[in-house]
Amino acid sequence: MAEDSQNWVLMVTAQTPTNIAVIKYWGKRDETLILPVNDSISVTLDPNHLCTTTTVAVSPAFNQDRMWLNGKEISLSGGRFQSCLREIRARACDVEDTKKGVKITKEDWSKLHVHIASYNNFPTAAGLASSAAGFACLVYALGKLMNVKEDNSQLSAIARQGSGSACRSLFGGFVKWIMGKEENGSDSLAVQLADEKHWDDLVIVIAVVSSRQKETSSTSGMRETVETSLLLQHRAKEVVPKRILQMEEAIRNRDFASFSQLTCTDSNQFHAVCLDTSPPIFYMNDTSHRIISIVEKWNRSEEAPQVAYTFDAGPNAVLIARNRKAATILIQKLLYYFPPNSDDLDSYIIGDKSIAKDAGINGIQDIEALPPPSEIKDKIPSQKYKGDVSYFICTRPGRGPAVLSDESQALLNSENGLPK
Ligand SMILES: Nc1ncnc2c1ncn2[C@@H]1O[C@H](COP(=O)(O)OP(=O)(O)OP(=O)(O)O)[C@@H](O)[C@H]1O
Ligand SMILES: C[C@@](O)(CCOP(=O)(O)OP(=O)(O)O)CC(=O)O
Repeated sequence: MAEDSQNWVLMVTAQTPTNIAVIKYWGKRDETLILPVNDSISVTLDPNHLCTTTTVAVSPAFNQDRMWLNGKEISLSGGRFQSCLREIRARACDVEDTKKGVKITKEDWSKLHVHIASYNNFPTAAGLASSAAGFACLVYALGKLMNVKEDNSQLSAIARQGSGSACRSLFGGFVKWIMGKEENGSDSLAVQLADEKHWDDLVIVIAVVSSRQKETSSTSGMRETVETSLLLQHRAKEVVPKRILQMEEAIRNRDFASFSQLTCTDSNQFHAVCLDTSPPIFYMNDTSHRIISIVEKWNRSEEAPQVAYTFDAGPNAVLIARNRKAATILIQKLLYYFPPNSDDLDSYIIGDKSIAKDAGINGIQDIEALPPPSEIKDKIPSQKYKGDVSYFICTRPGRGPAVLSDESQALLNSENGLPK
């Protein structure tokens, strides 16, 4: 370590995407190491719209590890944070910054403390996988700071110990979390199936149905399912292994019909498994069910499916459209049924707003003028559900983690390592 001064601060800032599972992870065989009962597959979401930014800093002036999440200091004493910090420190290597005259040896890292500041550009703990982007970013940023030589798959096995789904956020595009067989979890890690350019027709629309914190966390929900659901055992042993192979093939061949069928069926089975838990867990609500029914009716009225739906541990719908044209029709249908509560369209459709523009939606009057979806024409007049969706996020499959080299994006002050 540089002997002459205690004043230096070394920092790294990284940005990491969130991901949505199309074959779900639900159930652990080891709670501490976070080892799942089945493989899962996800699509990484574009970090331009949903991401975590994390700055990590080290300085001899720091006297304890500290973390700030969305501007508020949080405790790092929890087992999951401690596992990630321990595992990443164990892999730290020599670091030299000649400009600052700083040399940190491998051994120094066990004595040095870190400061971490993280910001999610979307609601935390609301079923939008903040823990996935968050733990992936923490591990990735610390790995860069500590000059860890492990590849992203090996880093994913550390992020997994923060939150299972986090391991899949170490890659862009389409990602598989291999459950592994080893008791120590060393082979339970994520691999990239295809990058985001492989299938760039897909457009993703998230209907944020409620951004309130949920009643049953994923962690406790899946524990109760493992303890009580026989359906989960059938799912993990008989259903998912075959589905994983089919999903890999669908992704490889960009076969939307198969991708969509597998995605919807797997989401529905995950929620069936929640219902099979004792006491039953309800993550979807009436609005979620309405969205499923809108998509199912539309898909059935077309020759081929246009949109896939999937729901995590909450009521928000993640809708994957086969292409931009399908996405513009989808947004028209959604806005027809779920018009905004206020005139503020700008905050009702966020992310890639160009999809709404392509759908001819430039103002509230355009929503009011939308005709009823053709598949319900001549049937009972359809009801509208104003205000039941909080907002929509339009996005697409996106890239994996990246280091942000522009210091203005750092969340910690480079002089004292405290939040800006
Ligand atoms: N940026 C972050 N950095 C580190 N940890 C984070 C970050 N964001 C969230 N977390 C951790 O994840 C927890 C929230 O996870 P939780 O599973 O409850 O919600 P979620 O991930 O938003 O929803 P879900 O996993 O059901 O999609 C937070 O309490 C915090 O411990
Ligand atoms: C429904 C899911 O989103 C469950 C995610 O669970 P978490 O990864 O949040 O759970 P822990 O490992 O206990 O932190 C499905 C999925 O992402 O595969």
